[in-house]
Amino acid sequence: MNKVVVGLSGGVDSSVAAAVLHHQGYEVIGLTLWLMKGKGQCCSEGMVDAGRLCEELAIPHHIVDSRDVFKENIIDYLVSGYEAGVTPLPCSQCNRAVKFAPMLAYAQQELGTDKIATGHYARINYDQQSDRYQLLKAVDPNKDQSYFLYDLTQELLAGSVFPLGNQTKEETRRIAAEFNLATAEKPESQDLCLVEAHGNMQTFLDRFIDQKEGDIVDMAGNILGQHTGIHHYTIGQRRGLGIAAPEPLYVVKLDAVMNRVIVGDRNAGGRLECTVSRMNWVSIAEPTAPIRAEVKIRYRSKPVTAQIIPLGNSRIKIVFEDHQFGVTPGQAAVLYSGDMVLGGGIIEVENKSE
Ligand SMILES: Nc1ncnc2c1ncn2[C@@H]1O[C@H](COP(=O)(O)OP(=O)(O)OP(=O)(O)O)[C@@H](O)[C@H]1O
Repeated sequence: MNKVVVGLSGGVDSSVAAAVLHHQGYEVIGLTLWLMKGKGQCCSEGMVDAGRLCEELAIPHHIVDSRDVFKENIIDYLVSGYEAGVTPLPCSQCNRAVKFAPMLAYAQQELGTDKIATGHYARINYDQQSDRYQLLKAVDPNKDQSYFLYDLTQELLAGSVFPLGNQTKEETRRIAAEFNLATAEKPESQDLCLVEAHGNMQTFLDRFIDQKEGDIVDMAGNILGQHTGIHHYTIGQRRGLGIAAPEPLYVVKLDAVMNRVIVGDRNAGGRLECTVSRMNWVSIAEPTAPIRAEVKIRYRSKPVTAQIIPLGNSRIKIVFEDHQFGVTPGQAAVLYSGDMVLGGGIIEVENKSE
């Protein structure tokens, strides 16, 4: 019988992924990574719900204490990023370094299989012509999570299965009810797991970063107000600046060196280009000449057409067709061609010389 290790967070998606594979006749083993303290999934609550599911399905359940890996790869990464004035995206990094790579290694070394499955909404296709695994969007556009998976390697794609990639969330809930799973009615997670576990990002970061107040200035350097610490702000933010101005003001830049938040009107934040580093070409070989692609600069942003210029050293320059707002250093820029994720990387802090 084919053996598969299913990553269980205690949520409805991974529960259904496990139940469906079990129903199809796979030998399913549940694996929960214990990631942090706090309430919610990836914490004790999630472990208990995942354990209950394994009891319902009568399958083994393994728990691996991954709190140190999570701290090194995610918490430290977030804290140092926010301190430096960028807004890091932890999820893609978490998927590669904390979840998929360690889960596949555990499956291979401890459980004698080289297949893992998760409840992610995305698809994987093996393309014979290029001899590569391709990462594709899920069929449900509202749930598609391919944006967070761009950093997976060929080896990780080869070892992974996404049983939910071809169905909608509604279908997942229907299947959960059909299988009578205790997690069927569990509410959708609304936010980053860290934020769900700790209330909000500010209170979470305040535990690690000293509050260093400073000036909020306009583009000409005039002081307009005071900020409570640059890690409380993100590019494109309009609310919560505490400045009365005739025009709405947006955060345009975070200057960690001068400890300043720079604000401007909507147009001041527009960018025609940006550079991206740590590129991972997930589905295709690294291009040697410029290509066109659709680019998402945030999970919920609409893809926009752009020219992609390879710069070498896992860096690219993205030249947008129109001004983009909310281009945020630290967030991921993910490149698509239709349904296929070509690759992605981290938006760099703006450098005027490029
Ligand atoms: N702590 C964990 N241990 C093992 N696998 C996990 C863990 N957290 C998440 N996963 C896997 O990654 C998938 C996507 O996780 P994500 O945090 O995006 O949750 P989700 O989309 O709300 O899914 P779910 O409803 O299963 O929680 C999960 O479906 C699960 O397979």
